[in-house]
Amino acid sequence: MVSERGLAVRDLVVRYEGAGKTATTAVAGVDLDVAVGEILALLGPSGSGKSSLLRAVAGLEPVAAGSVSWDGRDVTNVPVHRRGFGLMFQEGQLFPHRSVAGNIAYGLAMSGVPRAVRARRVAELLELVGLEGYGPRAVSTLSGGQAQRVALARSLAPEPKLLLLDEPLSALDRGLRDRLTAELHDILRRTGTTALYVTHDHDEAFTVADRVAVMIDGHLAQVDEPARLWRVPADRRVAAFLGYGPFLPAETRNHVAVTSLGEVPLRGTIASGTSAPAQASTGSAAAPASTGPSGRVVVGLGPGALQVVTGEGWAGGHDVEVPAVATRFVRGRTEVDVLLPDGTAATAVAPGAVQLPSHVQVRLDPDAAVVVPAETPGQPACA
Ligand SMILES: Nc1ncnc2c1ncn2[C@@H]1O[C@H](COP(=O)(O)OP(=O)(O)OP(=O)(O)O)[C@@H](O)[C@H]1O
Repeated sequence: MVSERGLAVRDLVVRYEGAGKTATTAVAGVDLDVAVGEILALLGPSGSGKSSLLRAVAGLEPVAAGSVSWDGRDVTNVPVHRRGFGLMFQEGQLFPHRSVAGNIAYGLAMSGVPRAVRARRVAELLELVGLEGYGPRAVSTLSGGQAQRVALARSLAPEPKLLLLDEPLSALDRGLRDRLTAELHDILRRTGTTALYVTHDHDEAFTVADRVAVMIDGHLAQVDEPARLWRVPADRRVAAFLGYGPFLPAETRNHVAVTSLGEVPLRGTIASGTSAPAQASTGSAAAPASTGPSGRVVVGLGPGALQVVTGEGWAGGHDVEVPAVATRFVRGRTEVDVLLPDGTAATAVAPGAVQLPSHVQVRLDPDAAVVVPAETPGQPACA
């Protein structure tokens, strides 16, 4: 579906010419829409082309082919400062010789906003980012988290049509990052900001975004709402990137995939047997296959999909007894590395801290597993 309003990226290619004849295609023909008011996270492994795509949308990187439009107007050749887009990077790059207020007001002053209006807007933004009273402070006295809040306030000050954020929290430590991720989500939502948010952090993407676009090797592998992306990954690569694995061989039968450990329901496109795109609304990434060319599927085990059956709980059926190779206590539960009957290494979990024997019984929780085509489109089959 073509969006009438907001950002529309069409068949975009970004290429870097290397020394000699080598060239890297960082973005390999991407289509992407971000609706007005939507927050879209671009998530992918390091080097997958996320920053290159964002920089091309910003106008910071020349495009080799394709187009970038806003509200139906082609801005591909419009210079950065005329696009009306805001930018926020990993290191906020605040002006060191200006106060907090001076940093936030900078864009407003440049566009001739009167002093009194600027002062009101700065006060509003300081409150929005939780830094009331910080206006006169020198930026060199701020902590990393405070500096990023000021950078956010500065980029929101001119009310950009689109805010482009490139790993805005990745220089912060884990705890602070988690807190700021939730705050950022709230601030962007409250201000109705349209945003494209680059991150390699799954939790950040899932917390902040209305939709998540998974980028792999310069292509968008799937664009979907977070819950659907997690429940119905388009293919094995996406599932593996999200953290599913290992993958068990399976056969489909009556809306379920049958594995040696039990059955997992088919969901989404595999269930319907169609090859319609999995992404909702305006995304336009590659369509996931149904069951792939061979019709074969595999079952990806999510975190906690294999449960150790303790005490009297062993019910036979598909529960299997397997050797426990190693155990460790992690965040309130015991994780056990096991070897499944076909030799696949997997991790099972038991609640609490438990002493386990050398062999344990494990059970598959079908809700924590996904069924995906055995082959990723364009890639050879792997069992
Ligand atoms: N200025 C450049 N010159 C040459 N190659 C580049 C340049 N910038 C990026 N690349 C290459 O383009 C590819 C995509 O890089 P990009 O930075 O867009 O990926 P990314 O997904 O944002 O990675 P990360 O999460 O590590 O920042 C990589 O192979 C990278 O080495």
